[in-house]
Amino acid sequence: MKIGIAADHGGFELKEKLKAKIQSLGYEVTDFGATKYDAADDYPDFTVPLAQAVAAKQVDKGVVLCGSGVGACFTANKVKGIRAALITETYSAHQGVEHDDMNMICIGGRVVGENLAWEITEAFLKATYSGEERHERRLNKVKQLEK
Ligand SMILES: O=C(CO)[C@H](O)[C@H](O)[C@H](O)COP(=O)(O)O
Repeated sequence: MKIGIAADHGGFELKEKLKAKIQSLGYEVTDFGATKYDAADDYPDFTVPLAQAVAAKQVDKGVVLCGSGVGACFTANKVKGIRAALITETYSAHQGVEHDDMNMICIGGRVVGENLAWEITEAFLKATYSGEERHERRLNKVKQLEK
């Protein structure tokens, strides 16, 4: 499975740690930046290319970080085909995929510690969409909004 990851300065340090852990599980990781810590960088510059790659299925899932995760989350959701959520615990990290086919998670690098961030990321990566009829029905109603 191919995973994309991105962060601004607010999530840069945690991105580097998560990237190494994701790679250690055998996933192929594409890093959409930032490539270095720069306190003047802007989260849309990294979030949008990652979200576009997820929407185009160039990568299977995306993990994006900023300081709170908020800006990255609403930015990602403006890209058609993205179902991103700000995640702070593991239940939503897997149920969001199993029920809602969530294809990106957003994490606050200034909010969530490294260990929890990794548990969240691992739960997200290992989860699969169930495709059950009630979830398909609901998702189709959401997808209508993109037309
Ligand atoms: O948290 C964020 C957006 O929701 C981002 O990390 C922002 O860039 C954050 O506002 C950064 O704040 P800073 O004072 O510019 O470091």
